[in-house]
Amino acid sequence: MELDPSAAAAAVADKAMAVPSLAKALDAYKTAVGTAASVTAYVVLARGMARELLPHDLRAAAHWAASFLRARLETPPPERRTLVIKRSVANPYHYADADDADGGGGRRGGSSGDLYDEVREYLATRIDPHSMRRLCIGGRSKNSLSMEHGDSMTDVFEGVEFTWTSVEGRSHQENGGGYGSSGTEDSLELSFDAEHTDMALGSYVPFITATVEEKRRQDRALRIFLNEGAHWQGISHHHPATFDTLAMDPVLKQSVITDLDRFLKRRDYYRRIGKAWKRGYLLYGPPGTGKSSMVAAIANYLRFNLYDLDLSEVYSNSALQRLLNGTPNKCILVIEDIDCCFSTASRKEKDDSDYGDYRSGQANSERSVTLSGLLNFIDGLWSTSGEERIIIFTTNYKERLDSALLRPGRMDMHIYMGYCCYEAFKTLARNYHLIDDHMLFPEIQQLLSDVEVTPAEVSEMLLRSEEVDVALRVLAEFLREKKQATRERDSLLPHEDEVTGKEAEEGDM
Ligand SMILES: Nc1ncnc2c1ncn2[C@@H]1O[C@H](COP(=O)(O)OP(=O)(O)OP(=O)(O)O)[C@@H](O)[C@H]1O
Repeated sequence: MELDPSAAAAAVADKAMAVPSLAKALDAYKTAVGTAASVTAYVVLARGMARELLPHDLRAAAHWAASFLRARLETPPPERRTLVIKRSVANPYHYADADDADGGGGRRGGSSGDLYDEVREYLATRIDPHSMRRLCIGGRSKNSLSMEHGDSMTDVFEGVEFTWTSVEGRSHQENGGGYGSSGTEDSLELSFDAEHTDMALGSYVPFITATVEEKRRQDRALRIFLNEGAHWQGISHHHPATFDTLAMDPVLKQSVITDLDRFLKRRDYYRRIGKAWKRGYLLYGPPGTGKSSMVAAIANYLRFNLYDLDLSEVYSNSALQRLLNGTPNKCILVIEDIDCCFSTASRKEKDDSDYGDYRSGQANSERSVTLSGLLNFIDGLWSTSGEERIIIFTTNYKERLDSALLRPGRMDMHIYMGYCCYEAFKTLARNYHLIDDHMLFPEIQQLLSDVEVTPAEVSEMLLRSEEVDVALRVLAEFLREKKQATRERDSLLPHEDEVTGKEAEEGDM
């Protein structure tokens, strides 16, 4: 092996340089250790001298001055406030029932239950199970989570931290410790920086109650109340109609939804302009076009109970007044077939008659409930004594309605529920057969533009078979026959020119 002389020389030179740099580092280390030792020695010496030389009072003053300076320089922890929300001892195991909240017949709206229950319910939706050491499960709703006594959790509202602590109260026995009800004064404590006191009381706590009220409303089973004499009788309301299942012109449907949304948000607006917070809808159109389905869809959308007023059961204005006073806030008052309500004839008789001398505003001589009485109650007493109410009138014959009812401003929105258009048919096809397209759709679209058929009729055809091909064929055949029948009927009618000619002849005579 041959050695490279230049490489060997470089290695020797490197070694020679490395030795002095190691020595230098050792020197620097020694110096540093020496300095540190000297500083420590000086500090010890100085403290010893100070203790020896300075009098005790002077040392105490120096110590106080140092602490004062430190306290001044450090920012103090913010002042805290605590709000204690106690469980009501009178009914310690009461959890507000969903049906309590303005659901009962005749009770005014508003939330029930105490604040403790509402906060617990709210916190159950905010609790992060992963961040809690221990958790409770159960209570009003089987799956609801809550804190163990002694535990805390933090909720952030508008960027501010609010800390909740569950505190176990002392045991409490009523009726002298006998068999009376017992409970504990458990509480939930809300702590926050004192500067946020106004926000806690003015915004955060009201936000919690509003959130819980809204959730209870959404969870609540709806009820429909029917009048018996001057009282309401409620039963469960399970009508499946929603705006999704409602077959109608999509633009009109959206405008109804938008109107409802706007109405719900306008509490302050109605207060400012001094108008009652109520909204009136008139639904009109031929039978089977979905007026009742629309009422149910509105109730399901708003989660408002329905009060279906049958005026044929109301025999006096005072009974009417009692019934209207018995409706709570957040409800829908429905009067179906309003055109029939103030007629002496029954609906059947009226439909069969030529309607000659019918006066919809005319009071039945045997009954004292009048249209004007009803409108006065709704406009006056009913609207000023409650909030967030909807009134819906339905009719198959808008043209027969009293002008007092059609006057601008009386009913806020007139909604025409018409014959089945193609868009409405597509909604029904989706509802019943989960389809958005089919080879028969173009023909059905054409037929629907030629004939007048109600959504109820189309629904019936679509339900004839569970097989989509069969159902659509049945519908197409039904529409073809209807078109043919319409054509034949039209051909039997006298032509417009013939009518005009005949009138002219009669005029000449
Ligand atoms: N627009 C629609 N959307 C969805 N289904 C409808 C519609 N119209 C009618 N139907 C179906 O037909 C049935 C009867 O309709 P609904 O009672 O809502 O009509 P209506 O206009 O109130 O009739 P009436 O004037 O005779 O009371 C409903 O249960 C529903 O199955």
